[in-house]
Amino acid sequence: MQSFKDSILKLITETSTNLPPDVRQAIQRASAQEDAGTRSALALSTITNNIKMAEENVSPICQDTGMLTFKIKVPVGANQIKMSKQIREAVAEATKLGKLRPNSVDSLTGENSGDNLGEGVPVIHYEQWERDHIEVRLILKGGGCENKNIQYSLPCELEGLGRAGRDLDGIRKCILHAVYQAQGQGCSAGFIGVGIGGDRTTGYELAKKQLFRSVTDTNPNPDLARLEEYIMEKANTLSIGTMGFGGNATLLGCKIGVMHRIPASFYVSVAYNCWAFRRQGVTIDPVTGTIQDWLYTEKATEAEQEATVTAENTEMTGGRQVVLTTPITEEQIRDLKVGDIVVLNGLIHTGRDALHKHLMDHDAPVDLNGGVIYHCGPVMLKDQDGNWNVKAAGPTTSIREEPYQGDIIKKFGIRAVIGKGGMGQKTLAALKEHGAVYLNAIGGAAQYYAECITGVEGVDFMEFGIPEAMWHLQVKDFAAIVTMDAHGNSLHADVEKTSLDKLAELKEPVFR
Ligand SMILES: O=C(O)C[C@H](O)C(=O)O
Ligand code: SF4
Repeated sequence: MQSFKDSILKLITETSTNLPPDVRQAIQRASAQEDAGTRSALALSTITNNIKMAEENVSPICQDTGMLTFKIKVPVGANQIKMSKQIREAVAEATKLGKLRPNSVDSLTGENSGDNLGEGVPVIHYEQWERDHIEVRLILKGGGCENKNIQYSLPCELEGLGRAGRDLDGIRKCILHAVYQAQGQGCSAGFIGVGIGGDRTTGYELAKKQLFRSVTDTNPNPDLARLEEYIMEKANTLSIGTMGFGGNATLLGCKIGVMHRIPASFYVSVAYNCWAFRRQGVTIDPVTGTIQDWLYTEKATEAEQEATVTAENTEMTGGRQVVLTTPITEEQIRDLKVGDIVVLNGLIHTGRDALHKHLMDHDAPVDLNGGVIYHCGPVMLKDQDGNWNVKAAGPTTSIREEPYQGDIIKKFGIRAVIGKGGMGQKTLAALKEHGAVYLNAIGGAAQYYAECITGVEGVDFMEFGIPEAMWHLQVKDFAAIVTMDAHGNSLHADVEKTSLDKLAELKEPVFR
C-alpha cells in the first residue's frame, strides 16, 4: 500500500479540477437547450469556459472545494486505520498545493484548521465487499448547494403545490418543491439526489449516495425511473435557469433511491448539488496502492459533441455593457438597470460572513467609500517570494449577508456588492436609498474570475482564515450582471415569482 497516499492525492486533484464526462455532457446538453443570447446562455458559456480552464490550470473548478466525502469499498482484511491515516495526509498535502481551499473550521471558535483536517472531517465511509480490489469514490460538495438540501416529513403542505401525501405523488411534489426552493442560490443548473424513507439521518445519507450514480444511468426500479424522468422534464419548465437568471435549464440530473422506514415516519430527503458536481472514483490495487482504473469515464456520443459546438458559439447579445472603474460614483450607479453587464476595473475587497459581522460594530481597515465588496472566499497560495497568488475566486452565496448588507452599504458608502444568488428586501431597499447595485457573478466560475484578478494589494483579518479574510484585489475586466438595481428592481424576486406560478401548474396529481 506504499502508493495509496499518492493515489488519493491524484483522486483529490482530479476531483477538484476536472469534471467527469457524464457531468460535462449534462452541462453541454443544457447549453444546447438554452436560447442563444440570454443571460443563462452567457452563464453557461462562462461555466463551460471555466471547466476547461480548471482542467488546463489543474486548479479548482470552484473555490469552495467543499466537504470531502470518501466512499470506500474494501476487500476483507484491508487495514482501514492505515488507509484513513494516508487519506488524511493526502488531504493536507492537496491543501498545501492549492488543490483544496482550507475549508475546515472549528464550529464553536470559527478557527480554520488550515489543512482541511478536523473533528470528523474528512468524512470517510467504509464498506466491505467480496471483491479483491479497493474502490474509492470522492465527492467535493460545496456549501452553497449543501445549504439548499431539504428534508420533508410527509404529509405536508407545500407552497404552490398544496398537500403532499404519503404516496408517490406526494414524493413527486416534494422533489419539485426542492428544486423550486433552491432557486439560483445553489448554483443552478443543479443535480439532485433523493432518498425516500429511512430516518432523518439515513434519509439524507441515501440522498447523498444517489449523487455517486452516473448521470446517465437508469433506475432499476421502474416507478422511480418514471419519476426521475418526470422530474427531469417538469423541473426544467420552472424557468429558474442557470444561476437563477431565468431560462430552460434548471435541473441537470435527478437520481432517486428508496429504503424502508418505520410506520410513523415518512421522509423525503433531497441533496442538491451545484453544476460544479465534483465527484470521481478509482479502483486501487490493495497490495501496491496504485490506481488501476478511473470510474465515471463514459464518453460523449457524437450528437453530444455537436451540442458542445453550439454551446461554445453562444454569445451574449442582449443587455448593455457598462465599464466602471472603482471608486464608483452614485450617478454611475443610478444609471444602471437590471440586465446590464458591468465590466469592473480597479480595487475591490472580499468580504463574507465573519467580515460583515465584524464591520457592523467596527471601522473598516480601508476606505470603502465608492467601493465594491465581493462576496468571495478565494483559494490563495503564497509563492517563494512571499507574495500571495489567487488560485480560484468565484462568488459565494450572498443571502447569508442579508441581515448586515443594508447597514454596511449605508455605513461605509459602498456602491456595489458582487455575489451570487441575489439578496432580499432589506438589501434591495438599501440599494435604492443609498445608491448601490447588486452584481451577480457566475457561481463556481472560480478560474474565470481568478484570471480577472491582476494583483493582490493586501489582506486584513487573516485571523478569520483564508476564505473569510478581507482581500484587497486589483481586477481588470471583471464581468457581472446587474440583478438588483438602485430603482427597486430585482431579477431574483421576478424569477422567484414566475417559478412559483409554474410550480403551481404542476399541482394536479400525476402518480396515483
Ligand atoms: O464558500 C464558498 O466559496 C461558496 C459556497 O459554496 C457557496 O455556494 O456559497
Ligand atoms: S459556489 Fe456554487 S459551484 Fe461553488 S460550491 Fe458553492 S454552490 Fe457549488
